[in-house]
Amino acid sequence: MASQFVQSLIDTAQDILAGGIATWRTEGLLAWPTLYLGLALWSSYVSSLVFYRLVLSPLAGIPGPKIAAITWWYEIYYDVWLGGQYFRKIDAMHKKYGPIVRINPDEVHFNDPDFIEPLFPGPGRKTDKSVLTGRRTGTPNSLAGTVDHDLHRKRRNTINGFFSSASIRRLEPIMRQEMGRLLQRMEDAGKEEKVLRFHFVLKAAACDIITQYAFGQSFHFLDEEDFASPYIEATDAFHFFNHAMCHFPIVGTLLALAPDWAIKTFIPGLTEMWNKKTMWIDEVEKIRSSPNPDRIKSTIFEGVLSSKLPDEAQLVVFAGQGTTAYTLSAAIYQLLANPEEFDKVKAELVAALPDPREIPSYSQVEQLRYFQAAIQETLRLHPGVVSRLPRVSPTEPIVYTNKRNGRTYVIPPGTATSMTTQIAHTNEEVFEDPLAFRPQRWIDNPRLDRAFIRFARGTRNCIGMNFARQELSIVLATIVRKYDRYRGQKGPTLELYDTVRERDIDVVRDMIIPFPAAGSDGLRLRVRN
Ligand code: HEM
Repeated sequence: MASQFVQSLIDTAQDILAGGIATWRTEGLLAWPTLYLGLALWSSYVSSLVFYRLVLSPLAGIPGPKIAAITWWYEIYYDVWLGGQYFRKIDAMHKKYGPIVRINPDEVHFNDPDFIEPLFPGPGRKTDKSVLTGRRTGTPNSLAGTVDHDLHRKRRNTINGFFSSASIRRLEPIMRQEMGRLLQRMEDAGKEEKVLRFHFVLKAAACDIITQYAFGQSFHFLDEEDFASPYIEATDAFHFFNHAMCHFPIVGTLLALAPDWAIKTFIPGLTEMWNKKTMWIDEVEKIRSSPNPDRIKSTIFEGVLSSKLPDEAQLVVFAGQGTTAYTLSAAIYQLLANPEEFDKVKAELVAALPDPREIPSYSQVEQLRYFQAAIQETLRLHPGVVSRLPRVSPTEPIVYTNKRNGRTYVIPPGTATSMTTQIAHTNEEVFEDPLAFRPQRWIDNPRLDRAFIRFARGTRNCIGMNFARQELSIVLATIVRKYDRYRGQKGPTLELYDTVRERDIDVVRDMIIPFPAAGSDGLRLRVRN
């Protein structure tokens, strides 16, 4: 019976083949048999791939939705089509499947504070970056995009000194100058009790600070009437390409190769950013070819190769502007929305800085306990980088034991493993009432730090960490020292204007840096003198 069935299958296949060959002979290759053959080959390829990914792959036993294990299109749907929504889906996966989940065919994501160290190791173990990071940021030739561990170490060493504590001392006079300008602009707005879109104000300040520090020349955005909002909107628009560049490399290649006129004609939203990009690369080339060795020593690009310059320059400007400005917006919002917290921070600043117009040095505010706890709590809830942080162990397997059920998983070398700050920082097992803004939790329990990855960890952590801490502290202290929260009284005050946390402050979209809801105006403040 069975052999008859097999024989009839073979006969049918032979008939189809004979019919196909006859058709090809009479009608040529552009005929129905070619289409059928193509479909047959394609479906056997797809079914073998599905079988491999679900059954044979070394990641097959890792919990997670089958659809995510089968195809990248699941992630693409959430990140490219819905616009930066996969981080929420990953959070939901952890709630359903536990601390280890397979989030796409080739990547495993963790939500376990005890597994941070093994995932982000120090120099004792090699750590490659996933190729996707460089593609996603649009800067594959930058430090952050460098895949290979050894190459990364070499490149990082060339600019390490520039971000060292000693070098960061150069930041203070820059901060003083820029804060003077910021206070002046706020005072001007206060004369007419204007509402400022503070998102732009803080980004303008952050851009001026980082460009002065890195290029030796500020953009002077704080001097512009509209706080250079067209440029800032253009950099925001660039972030909308992040996920598409990651999944469809052709998008990044086209953006990188397109002549300026094409960008300006077809994607006018990017024009302002492209103008500045050309300008800063020209400037840095001028500095590098300067006969005065001190000029180059005062810029970040002393050790950077010309060919890598555009990417490195873009990375530093982007990393230095979007991250700190976002965290600062969130800090000001949280303090104004939580009057008791504002009053505690203010009292501490008043005691430490007698003159309300004083622009503090870092050493004056570095040790203020409650003030620093408020910054820490803001970095927890609003960390500045929301995109997941993939790492690849090139030679050693990653071994993970799930404490809940005792199961051990061996992830082979070469696999991307990742964590996401936003998810780690709102883990209910570590942070009680995780969405509440409570600086006191850091004072009550400094051990919470073990679950904190706001600047990542290990060899690939944030090189601008000291810079960011200093900038966050000085800007926030300067503003809160001078301005009080508005309660109907006279004197310099700030009042939230139509700002809703869920819409305007919380991360709603992951564009590497956090983005609020579409159409949001971000933090808006009414300023009074
Ligand atoms: C609130 C402020 C900031 C936060 C939360 C933050 C966070 C991070 C994180 C999580 C990474 C690792 C990214 C990855 O794994 O792909 C990173 C890398 C990096 N950050 Fe920051 N950052 C901040 C401010 C800054 C500033 C102000 C600068 C420059 C002045 C900077 C420069 C960089 C650079 C160059 C890298 C790449 C380092 C490498 O790959 O070796 N960051 N940052």
